[in-house]
Amino acid sequence: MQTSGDTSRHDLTARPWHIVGAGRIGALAAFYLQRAGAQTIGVRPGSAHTRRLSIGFDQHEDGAGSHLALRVIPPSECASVSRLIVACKTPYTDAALARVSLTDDATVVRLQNGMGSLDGRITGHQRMIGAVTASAVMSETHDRLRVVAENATIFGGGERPAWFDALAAHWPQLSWARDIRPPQWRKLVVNAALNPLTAIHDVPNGALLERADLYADMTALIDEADTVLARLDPAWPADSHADVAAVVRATAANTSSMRADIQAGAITEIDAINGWLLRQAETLDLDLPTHRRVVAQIRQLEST
Ligand SMILES: NC(=O)C1=CN([C@@H]2O[C@H](COP(=O)(O)OP(=O)(O)OC[C@H]3O[C@@H](n4cnc5c(N)ncnc54)[C@H](OP(=O)(O)O)[C@@H]3O)[C@@H](O)[C@H]2O)C=CC1
Ligand SMILES: CC(C)(CO)C(=O)C(=O)O
Repeated sequence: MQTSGDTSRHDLTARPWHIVGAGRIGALAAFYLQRAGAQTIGVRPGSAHTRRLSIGFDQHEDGAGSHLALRVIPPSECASVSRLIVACKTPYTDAALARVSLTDDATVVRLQNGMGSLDGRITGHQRMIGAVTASAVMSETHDRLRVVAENATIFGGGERPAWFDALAAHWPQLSWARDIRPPQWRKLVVNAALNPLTAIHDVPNGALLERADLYADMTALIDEADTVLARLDPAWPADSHADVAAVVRATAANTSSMRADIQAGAITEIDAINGWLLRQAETLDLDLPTHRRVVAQIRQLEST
C-alpha cells in the first residue's frame, strides 16, 4: 500500500530540480535536495561540467562535513524546466532566467532576499513559492563552503505541495507557511535596516547598536519600512524594532551581505530591498527620506 510518505517522495523525485544561482545558498539547497533523493541540475552560462564542493557545518557536533557534486548545464540545454530554484543574487535574476524555458505547470522557488525580483515572470498555471531562510553560508575557497548557521527556513504560499514533506525530512528546520508574506516582510525589514548602514559605514552588524548615529538611522529605517508595510496591509503589526535588534545581536560580529558586496566591488541587492520599499511608498504617496538617502549612498558606492 502506498503511504503519503511514498507519494511525497515520488513527487519530489519524479522530475529534476534545476537551480539557477547554485552559489552559497543554492548549493545548500542542492545538498538537501540530493539528500532527499531528488535529482539536481545547476544552470549557468558556459560549458556543461560537474561542480564539486565540500561543505562544512559549524553547528554539527562532530564537526562533520559533506560533499556535493552538482551537474551544471547552460540555459540553452534546459528546454523545459518544471522545478526551479532561483538562488542568484537579485540583480542577476533577469539575466540568469533570460534563456531558461519553464513548462506551463512549473513550480519556481524563490530563495532570495528582498522582494519583487520574479514579479511578472510566473504565468497561468505556474506556481511561485516564496522562501525565507535564517541559515547562513559563506565561501571559504571556490570549492569549499561553510554553513555558519543552519537555522529556520520557511517555504510557503498557499497549499503545501505533495513533495514538501519528503524534502522537509532532509532539510533541517524547514517548515511551510500558507502565508509567506509575513516572514518575507520580517526579513525584508531586517535587511533594509541593517544591510545598507553596515555597507555605507563599513562596520560589522553589531555596530548598529553601539554607535548612536547608526542606531538613529536604523530606527528611522525601521519606522519608515513599518509605515509602508502597514499601509499595504493594515494587519501588519508595525513593531519591527525588537526583531531587528535581535538579529543585530545574534549576528553582531558578522559582515552583512551588502557590506561584503561593496567590499568585493559587486552590485548589491539594494534595489530588491530598500528600492522595493521606495517603489511601494511611491504608489502610496509616502516619502521615505532615510531609505532614499541610503539607496543613493549605496548606488554611489557601487559606482566607485
Ligand atoms: N549566503 C547566505 O548565507 C544567504 C543568502 N541569502 C540570499 O540568497 C541569495 C543568493 O545569495 P548567495 O548564495 O550568498 O549568493 P552567491 O553569490 O554565493 O550565489 C549566487 C550564484 O548565482 C550565480 N549567478 C550569477 N549570475 C548568474 C547567471 N546569469 N546565471 C546563472 N547563475 C548566475 C553565481 O555564479 P558565479 O559565482 O559563477 O558568478 C553564484 O554562484 C541572495 O538573494 C541572498 O541575499 C539569504 C540568506 C542567507
Ligand atoms: C540577516 C543578515 C543581515 C545577516 O547579516 C543578512 O541577511 C544579510 O547579511 O544579508
